[in-house]
Amino acid sequence: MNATGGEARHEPLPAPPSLRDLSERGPFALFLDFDGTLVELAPGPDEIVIPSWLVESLNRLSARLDGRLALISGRAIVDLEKHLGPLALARAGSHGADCRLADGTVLGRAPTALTDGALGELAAFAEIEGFVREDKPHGGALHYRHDPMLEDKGQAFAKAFAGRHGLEIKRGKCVIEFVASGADKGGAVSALMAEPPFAGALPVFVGDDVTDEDGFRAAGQLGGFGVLVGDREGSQARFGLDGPADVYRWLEIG
Ligand SMILES: O=P(O)(O)OC[C@H]1O[C@H](O[C@H]2O[C@H](CO)[C@@H](O)[C@H](O)[C@H]2O)[C@H](O)[C@@H](O)[C@@H]1O
Repeated sequence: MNATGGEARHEPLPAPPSLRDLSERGPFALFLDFDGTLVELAPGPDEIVIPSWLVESLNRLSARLDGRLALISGRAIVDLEKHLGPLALARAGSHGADCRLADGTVLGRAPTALTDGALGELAAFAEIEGFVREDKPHGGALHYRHDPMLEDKGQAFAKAFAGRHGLEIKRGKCVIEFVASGADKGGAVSALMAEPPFAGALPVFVGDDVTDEDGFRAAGQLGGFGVLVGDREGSQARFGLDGPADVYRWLEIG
């Protein structure tokens, strides 16, 4: 609330420079979040609708950038590939825990899975309390888009559960996730930017969710910037786009 009792408002972020303007300044690299950025949010993780042209367009855009395009998702890479088919793009899944170059070379340490004990506890809590559980090879998620009132209960559980199992909590849109501590999307940007063909380029991170703020920060620290999709007060992004359709227009795909 502001001083007059109304909702606090903030100025919308300006649109990012066009790809053409960016390329005139020198080589740039694109780091693209998936859900809410490249595809519209859907009621559940497997209900997303992928435009038929998306993968081919991303491949062409990557070629135009000499390979300097990466998908950076909270989803596991295997889940991205379930929806998109085998990927020939640089990619990071599981919130940065699993980072790979376009040819599949793994960067950093191999990601760890939740223990059977942790998975069992998560499954039992989800079933009893009515969360939709998403099992991931390197984590787990509790979804409550169908019942936003579950958020407080989920948060209380998450704190204790993450503490017991030494996990990190990742907050997202109607989701609470757990991954091994130390991974975030900023780390994935830094790891990729240390490697060819990304090294020396200006990094641009495009994303819609709280976990994308780590990507915005890393891009900024490396001389680039973030582009927020949608709206969030206090974002570290320098520019903004409205939603996936606006992202497609800006990327000149579709
Ligand atoms: O980093 P992202 O690529 O944006 O992935 C973040 C999470 O996205 C998925 O959940 C979100 O999208 C679902 C489908 O639209 C939606 O139902 C859910 O409410 C959103 O939180 C995915 O299921 C998670 O694993 C990702 O971490």
